[in-house]
Amino acid sequence: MDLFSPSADDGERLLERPPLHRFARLLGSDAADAALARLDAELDWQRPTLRLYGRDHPIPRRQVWMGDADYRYSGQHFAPTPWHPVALAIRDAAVARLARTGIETHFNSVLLNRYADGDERMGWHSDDEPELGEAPLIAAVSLGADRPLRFRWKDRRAPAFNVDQPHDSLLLMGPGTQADLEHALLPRRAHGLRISLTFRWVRDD
Ligand SMILES: O=C(O)CCC(=O)C(=O)O
Ligand SMILES: [Fe+2]
Repeated sequence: MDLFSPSADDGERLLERPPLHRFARLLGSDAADAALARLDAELDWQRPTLRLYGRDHPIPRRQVWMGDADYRYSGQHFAPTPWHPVALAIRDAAVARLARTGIETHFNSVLLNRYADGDERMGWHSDDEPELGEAPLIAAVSLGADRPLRFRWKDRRAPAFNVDQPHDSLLLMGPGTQADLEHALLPRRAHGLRISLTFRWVRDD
């Protein structure tokens, strides 16, 4: 069976190849509001510093690494925070929603990003670290302010484009997305709190 064959709950196919799909109403609006409030209040949000060209730069957002697998960041090893029940419930909802579309997924880790306002952001990157494997599949769940994720092709074969990420939506970045494209969360004027959860499978060997 084609991994991405359409079905009744196929979400919105934004791109065929590599596959980019968006699903609305993952949790339902009350549950999504409650999840945003709890993650905001209950996690130990960190602002790590990155060393670039000999200078220290605090990242322009806060984040938490969570899950079962150690991860590397800026050349260092970190142990993740154990699963928070809300993050686990969101993971299970995402896996179930994708399964209904015929997409089997497994996630042992999540990077949670917290953007306090429109100034907070994430620069251009691909999630292509070797421990994510050859063709990683990443599920990104958005809570709070709707901020677009901007994509650009590495070989500039086509123009860059935005993907809106409404409250309580799920964006599936399928195999090839990290190889062919970069993405960024650019600064925006006048925007409230947003938390994203990017679920991954991290090899831990
Ligand atoms: O917050 C977002 O929508 C982007 C997050 C992201 O790109 C990441 O966690 O790697
Ligand atoms: Fe990313």
